[in-house]
Amino acid sequence: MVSVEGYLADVADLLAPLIARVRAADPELVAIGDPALCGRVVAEPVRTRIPLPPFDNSQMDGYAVRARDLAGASADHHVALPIGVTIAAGDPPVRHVPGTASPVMTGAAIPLGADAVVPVERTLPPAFPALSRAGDRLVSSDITFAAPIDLGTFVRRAAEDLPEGAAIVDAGAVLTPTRIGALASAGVATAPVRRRVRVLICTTGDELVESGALPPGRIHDANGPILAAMLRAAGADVRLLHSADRADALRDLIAVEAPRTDLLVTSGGISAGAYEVVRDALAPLGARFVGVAMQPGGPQGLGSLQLPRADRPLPALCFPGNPVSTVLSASLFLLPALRELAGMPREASTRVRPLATDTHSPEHKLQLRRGRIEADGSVTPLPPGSHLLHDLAEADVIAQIPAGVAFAPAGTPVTTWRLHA
Ligand SMILES: Nc1nc2c(c(=O)[nH]1)N[C@H]1C(S)=C(S)[C@@H](COP(=O)(O)OP(=O)(O)OC[C@H]3O[C@@H](n4cnc5c(N)ncnc54)[C@H](O)[C@@H]3O)O[C@H]1N2
Ligand code: MOO
Repeated sequence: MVSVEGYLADVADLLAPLIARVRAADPELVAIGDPALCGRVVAEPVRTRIPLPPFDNSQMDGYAVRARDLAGASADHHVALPIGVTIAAGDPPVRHVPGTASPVMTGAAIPLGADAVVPVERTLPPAFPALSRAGDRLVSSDITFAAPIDLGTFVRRAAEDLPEGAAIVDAGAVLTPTRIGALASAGVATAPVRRRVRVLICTTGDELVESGALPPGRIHDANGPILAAMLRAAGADVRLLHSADRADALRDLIAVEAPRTDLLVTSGGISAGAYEVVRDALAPLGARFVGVAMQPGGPQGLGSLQLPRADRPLPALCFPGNPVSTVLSASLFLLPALRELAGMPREASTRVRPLATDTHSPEHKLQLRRGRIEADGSVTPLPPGSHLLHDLAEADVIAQIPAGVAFAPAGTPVTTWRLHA
């Protein structure tokens, strides 16, 4: 039996060339409007070709003025200015006539020559009169001001968010909705993102049925959908296939899929049964199968598969078939690397909590025990069976009881982590 630490090191060696290859791959260009862009990792800096904002514009609905034209205004000494040209958002910039007040709407270009905006509610009357659009001059009415204004008030300056040529996003940044918004505001049509790891998940087991009615002795495939969802959430590009329990069928399937696969993940078929399809198919290609000192998830397999006619070996991780074992194997051995490649924190955050009840554990193995968090913060272990998937789905945390512990009394502090964080 190998230790969890030893096996983690073997997995790291297996995945290192894959990680380097994915990092060095040419970026993919994904359209800004593509729903699959959110969460992708930027491959190279994207610079803005325009300043942001692109031009000086008004922060308020009001009147653009020259501040010096209102220098003498006060509550006792009102200053009236003729209404000048009107500019709405989207109108091209116009020239401000000195000594006038140009009606401007929020987002409209500041008329050239004006240097401050007085919000409409601070003028007399505090609402716009009937105005004509875009460049038409209304000479007939005045607007009155009862206070001076500082230069630049309510003017949103060109480039104050980002100057032309600056990076909107840097290499390695994860594309969040707001970063996608920043790219869009700079007029960027496509983002260069890191290629995702292409994972082929291959379930095995002639007992499996996808959904619907169950013939006697058969069960529904749970591991395929679980693994696909877990790996996609960790940023992988996942394909899910099922192989019949025949070594030649599995090998043929892998050979066909290998050219567009970075990593093979299998579930089931690796322990001590008479029909261990994954073991039988992959051992001759270079995979090795071991017992890892953990429970669940003891049976494990890994290897760089040498496939006939392939130009490079295909790394493979083989997880045990029991659903809870598969989930915890993926959590421990695969998700950290995928998450790191996808710009996410490698590990789930952990917290030490006291056990709520006395707990037995296999003495020489790390036990990963589903648990429910109690109101006082302690954790009640749930039954350990590795087929109890619903229990796993409803558990709050996984509690780690380390190798070397056969019995942990209530109150023993244990490290816990959330599966669904
Ligand atoms: N004599 C021994 N028997 C077993 C040992 C052992 O050491 N000696 N280890 C047990 C442990 S621990 C585990 S875990 C399993 C691992 O076995 P396999 O990886 O070979 O998995 P299978 O036998 O194919 O399946 C195990 C179990 O899981 C169900 N299963 C498989 N795939 C799916 C799926 N996609 N969705 C839902 N359920 C699935 C399958 O029907 C079996 O019930 O071996 C123990 N036996
Ligand atoms: O390792 Mo098995 O994973 O105990 O059920």
